Amino acid sequence: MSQDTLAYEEALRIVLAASVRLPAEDGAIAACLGRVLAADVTTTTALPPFDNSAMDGFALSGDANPVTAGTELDIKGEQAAGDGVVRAHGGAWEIMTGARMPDGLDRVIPVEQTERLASAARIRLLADVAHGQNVRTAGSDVPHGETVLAAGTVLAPQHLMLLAALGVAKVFVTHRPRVAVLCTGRELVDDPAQALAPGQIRNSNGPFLAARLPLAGAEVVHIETVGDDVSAFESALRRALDAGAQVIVSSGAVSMGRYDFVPQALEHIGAKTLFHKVAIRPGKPLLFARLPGDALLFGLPGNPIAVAVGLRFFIEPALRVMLGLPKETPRRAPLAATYKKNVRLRFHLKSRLHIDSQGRLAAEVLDGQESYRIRPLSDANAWVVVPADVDALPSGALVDVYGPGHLEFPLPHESLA
Ligand SMILES: Nc1nc2c(c(=O)[nH]1)N[C@H]1C(S)=C(S)[C@@H](COP(=O)(O)OP(=O)(O)OC[C@H]3O[C@@H](n4cnc5c(N)ncnc54)[C@H](O)[C@@H]3O)O[C@H]1N2
Ligand code: MOO
Repeated sequence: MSQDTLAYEEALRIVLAASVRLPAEDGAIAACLGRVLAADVTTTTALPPFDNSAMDGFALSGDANPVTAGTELDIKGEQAAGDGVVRAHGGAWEIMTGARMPDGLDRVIPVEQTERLASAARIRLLADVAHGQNVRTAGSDVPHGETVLAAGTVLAPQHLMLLAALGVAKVFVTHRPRVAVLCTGRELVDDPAQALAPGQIRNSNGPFLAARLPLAGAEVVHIETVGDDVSAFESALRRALDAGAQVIVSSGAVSMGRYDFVPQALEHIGAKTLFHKVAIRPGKPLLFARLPGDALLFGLPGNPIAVAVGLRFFIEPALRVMLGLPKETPRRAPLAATYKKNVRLRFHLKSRLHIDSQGRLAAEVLDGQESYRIRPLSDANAWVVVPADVDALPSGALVDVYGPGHLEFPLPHESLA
């Protein structure tokens, strides 16, 4: 490894040290899907809020436990979901699922375990019914005063269901990191309707980053494509900062070519480059800098898979710090086949986690690992990481597996074999 090429772990340490946890704000729960809780949520209400029936049937009470089959009772009233407080004095009350239990009654018999007697206002029980049977008691799901969600929870639909049920209108959530995306290269065409001139290609890194960053908890505040000159890039940087970007992600122009101007532009605006080149594949020419004013810049190499790896293994860990999330722990899975590499770099491999015919999980490293090959990324559902100092792994060896994004665990595909 050349002297100026950092080991991944050292580069990541620099990124994490430069990343600062963001403050928190109140958010309306309808707008909080995917946001990270900055404080525990403790309830001031209970769930269910009142004793209610789990069945359509008849509510009753009894000194005997159980009230036995064959007992006959007069029907004294009816209670539907939404009806308020009523007081019952014995007998049976026709009750609907979810209806508040009449005060004084303590059990429910389902309608199909009863028989209407000829008078129609009287029933006979066809089964025993014990104290508390088919009654959902107040607080049995969530007791009053309980902590229901812990700080650090990434709010998913099931959490919003719970918060809605509890009547929580707002939660305290960490700010979303504000990120700008700048794609460089005069070969790039943004408009899919525009025909390509010879030498041109379509911009695929921009749409990828714009789609992946929000899934990683960030807010994309600016996105722009620029040609191959320093001054256009510097102006784009200014527009990104004016839009409030705390993190700028650029793609392209960080390698050895004549038009690889990002390092030069950074020097010109007085940015501090914290590292340039990491012992990884793909994405080795990755650059990390702090701009005047403290925004962070990740200069990702332009090859599409170098962009995906830079986002997944450098930017997402930084976003986790900003969001107040702990360091990610990889999952471990057995390799589906032997793997060999002959370069002492840390490899990030487009992979598929799948379930074999015996139901066992296996990680398959896909063909086509070159950093220009987009198609295998589209087939992948996971990243397998092989450390720099490992040259060969037998089939079945446990490897580190990461989901497509830090908030997503790969869902294994069914067997390919
Ligand atoms: N002499 C050397 N050449 C290269 C080296 C090296 O060490 N010595 N490293 C190679 C590696 S590894 C990578 S990765 C690339 C990185 O190059 P740049 O960051 O300067 O990126 P570009 O040259 O601008 O682009 C590389 C490649 O990616 C395509 N590209 C760029 N932007 C987009 C986009 N938004 N959407 C789709 N494709 C994009 C671009 O057309 C190039 O094909 O350098 C190697 N060379
Ligand atoms: O680092 Mo580059 O992405 O290997 O081609």
